[in-house]
Parts: sequence; C-alpha cells; structure tokens
Amino acid sequence: MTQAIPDTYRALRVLKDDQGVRAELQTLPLSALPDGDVLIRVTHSSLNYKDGLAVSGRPGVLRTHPMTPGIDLAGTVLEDASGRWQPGDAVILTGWGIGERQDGGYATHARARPGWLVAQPAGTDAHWAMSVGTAGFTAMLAVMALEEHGVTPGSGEVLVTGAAGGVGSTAVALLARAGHTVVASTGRPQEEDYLRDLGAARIIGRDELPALSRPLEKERWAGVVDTVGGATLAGAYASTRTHGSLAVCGLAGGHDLNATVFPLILRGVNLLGIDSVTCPPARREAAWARLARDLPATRLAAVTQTHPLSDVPALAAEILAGRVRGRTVIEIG
Ligand SMILES: C=CC(=O)SCCNC(=O)CCNC(=O)[C@H](O)C(C)(C)COP(=O)(O)OP(=O)(O)OC[C@H]1O[C@@H](n2cnc3c(N)ncnc32)[C@H](O)[C@@H]1OP(=O)(O)O
Repeated sequence: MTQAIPDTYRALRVLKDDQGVRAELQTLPLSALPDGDVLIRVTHSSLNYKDGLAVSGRPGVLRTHPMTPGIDLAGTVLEDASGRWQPGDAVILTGWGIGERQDGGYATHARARPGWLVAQPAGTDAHWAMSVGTAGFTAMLAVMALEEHGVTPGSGEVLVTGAAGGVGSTAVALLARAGHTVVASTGRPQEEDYLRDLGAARIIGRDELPALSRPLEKERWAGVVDTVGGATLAGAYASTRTHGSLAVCGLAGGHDLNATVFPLILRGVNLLGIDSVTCPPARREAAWARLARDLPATRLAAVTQTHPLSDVPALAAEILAGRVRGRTVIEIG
C-alpha cells in the first residue's frame, strides 16, 4: 500500500552554538531534507561507534551542523524521481557519508541518491537489516576480502580484534559460520561466554596480543579482522603467517601503524583495506545476499538489543565507554 508523504518529519539533530554541541529531537518541514531523488520512510537505524562520537559532539564525524546523525538506515521508498525504485520497495542504506556529510538515519524520513540503496534481501526485514547494519556489512566485506586472498577454513587460526563490539561480533559469527577457527581478542573478558556462543574457538585478552617489538614475530594468524588499529594491528601484522591476510577496518585503538615492509616482502602477507562507506554497488549487493544467507535473524537475536530513538543520546555515551555489546537497533517511531 502506498504511504502518504507528510509535510513534516521528526529527527534527532546535533546542533552547535555558543553553548556547545547538543543533540535534540526536532520536528522539521520535509523541505529541510537534503537533495536526493529517493524519499524514504525510515523505520530502523542502528548505533555504531561513529554514531556515538557524532551524537556526543566529539569531533571528526559530523562535517557540518546542524546534522541528523545515523550512519545507516532501513525503510520503505515513498517516491523516487529517477524511477529506479518503486513506492513500497524495502531498502537499506549504509555509508556514502550519511550521518557524516549528509543527514542520516536518526529521523522518520530521509532522502538519498538511487544508486546508494540496496534492496532488502528476500525473506528479511528492516529490523534484521539494522541488526546487521554498517558494522555487520563491514565485517562481511572483511571476511570476503580474506577469502578472496586465500584464507580458507583449515588454513589456521583467524584473529578478530575488538571482538565483542559490533563489527567484531559479526565477524566472529561470520567466520565461525564459514568454518574458520576463530580467536577472539577482547578488552572485555567477561564476554567469554557470549563470544563462544558466537563461535569463537578461543578468547584472548586484549593485552595478550603482543605489541610489535620486532619487524617479524612468530607466525600465528592465517587471517586477521582488525577493528582496533594502532599497536594491536602492528603486532597482528608482524605475527601473520606466510601468505596470510589482514582485513583492516577500524581504528578503535588508534590510527597509527608503526610497522615495516618485512611481512609484505618476506612472508607475502596481504594488508587489505576495508572501506564500507564507498563500497561499490555490486559488491554491496553480494555482501548483503551473503549476510541474508549466513546471518539470519535467529542467529543475530543474541547479539542484538533494540531501543527507541529517544534512547540514542544515552546509548551514545555507553558505546564510547565500551559498555555496548554486539549490535543495537534503533526503532524510529
Ligand atoms: C561500524 C563500523 C563502521 O563505522 S565502518 C565505517 C567506515 N570505517 C570507518 O569509519 C573506520 C572508523 N570506524 C571505526 O573505527 C569503528 O568505530 C570500528 C570499526 C572500530 C568499530 O565500530 P563498532 O560499532 O563495532 O564499535 P564498538 O564500540 O561496538 O566496538 C569497538 C571494539 O574495539 C574495542 N576498543 C575500543 N577502544 C580500544 C582500544 N583503545 N584498544 C583496543 N580495543 C579498543 C572495544 O572495546 C570493542 O571491542 P572489545 O571486544 O569490547 O574490546
């Protein structure tokens, strides 16, 4: 059934003035939405670490103010001036700068370019899409990159850093589902049972990973999904086995990479960059199809909590404090 197009919409806006940065719920005219041929009725978004930074007013994510944060969304098309999408189509949008450069998912309505959207895979719904969200999509791209570079089940242990977080949890589940032996590194040892339930074979504390001391460390990992960066990545890179691969997708622990070329030229190690924001459309569709196959809603239920939009400011502080486990779906009223 075609839904009516309203005159106004509700959004969580991050404002900046001489009193500082703050987030508040506002009602705005629909004309306040940014340009974009497709108008979407947003039903779900999610909470990622970057959203935590944006909503809390930390620098580096929002490029301008005021802005609606939310780096991903799922919902239904209301109209598309380009004709590519039909009213009623269920769509997913992650990346492309939403919630950073352009208004994002923490609103009842959004506008986007037709080419940014992915159709919701058959048999899934918007809640599932956002329980995967940017974090799960990024994890899927990382796992695909490892596989394309020769990391196969049986090749050896695959390390996931930041394993209890959103990207890490989904990476553990996807790798275990594909038959890999997963070693989960976490700063939250109390999450051992949770990580084992996701399929981790072994859990190690964040401080058990050797920081880089020599250009080449003992060979340990057939593959690595790294969300931490910094010294953790440098140590994992120096400990990756000959012809092993690292998929690098985050900087939770720092953006430096203090390393040498030796793992590249003496062990043929592949250092692979993952950027889910600008991922091309065909690869997006392939990743979402695989997510629908390998991470059904039943599998994600244990990883996911659901909250209303009004909870986002409090949740933002929680995710920055490292107290949010797995994935958080935001229901847009
Ligand atoms: C959500 C994914 C994206 O945003 S991808 C978009 C494009 N990529 C980027 O923008 C790169 C920058 N983004 C990031 O770095 C992300 O924030 C992320 C990929 C690192 C993680 O996002 P996520 O939503 O999964 O964050 P969580 O808060 O759920 O989990 C973070 C994980 O890292 C641990 N951690 C935090 N600080 C440190 C530290 N100083 N050293 C080591 N580890 C750290 C944190 O505790 C979580 O893991 P845990 O198992 O609890 O240790």
